[in-house]
Amino acid sequence: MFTSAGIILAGGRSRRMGRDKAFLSLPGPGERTFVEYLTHLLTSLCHEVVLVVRDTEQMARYASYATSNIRLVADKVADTGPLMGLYTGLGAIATTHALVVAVDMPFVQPVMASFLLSCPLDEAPVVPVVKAIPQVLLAVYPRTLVPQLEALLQEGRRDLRSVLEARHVHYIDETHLREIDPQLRSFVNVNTPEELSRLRSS
Ligand SMILES: Nc1nc2c(ncn2[C@@H]2O[C@H](COP(=O)(O)OP(=O)(O)OP(=O)(O)O)[C@@H](O)[C@H]2O)c(=O)[nH]1
Repeated sequence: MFTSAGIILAGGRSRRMGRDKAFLSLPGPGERTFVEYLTHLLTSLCHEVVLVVRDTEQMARYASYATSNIRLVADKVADTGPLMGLYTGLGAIATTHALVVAVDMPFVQPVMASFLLSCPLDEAPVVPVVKAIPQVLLAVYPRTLVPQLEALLQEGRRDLRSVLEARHVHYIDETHLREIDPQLRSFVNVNTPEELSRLRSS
């Protein structure tokens, strides 16, 4: 199980939310912030965890999360989007693959993370598909993607979906995902104060 790394992408500006989404929390037993929940989850399943922020200023705010098995790294170039976060994260790991999670996904289920990490590891990303949309922010990527990511970044691309364009990908279909997480809560992400209030009252 501990053959892969975990990468948490936390370098966004949270403009729609108005404050850093990593430090939001939802009611529940032992209420934890999103970043606390995800670091805890990934350290229980992964060989190492890399938390990718955008710059040294943000890094200072996350300093307390760095431990012996959680490393904080800053994007090679700040404000260049999630693609730069993936590039930086994959460049920092010692393992061949990483489960990548966005910091604004507070319901990633341990069974879903374990399932994705147990998929056969080769040169192809493992990408769940929900409502016909590839879930690139909760997926497994091989470290061998780094040169392709570099080329995409040089073209000015910022979006993770661009990775899927010229690459063999193992897509996991929704029926299969529902067997693991029937309501697909793992793929919920939170972007706005309205979405957060809805989740808080549900
Ligand atoms: N490391 C890194 N992560 C990023 C970057 N941009 C976005 N992310 C992360 O990627 C995930 C998805 O980001 P978005 O929701 O599209 O953007 P956001 O900046 O978080 O939010 P908005 O400003 O409201 O669009 C989140 O976990 C972000 O923290 C970046 O430049 N670097």
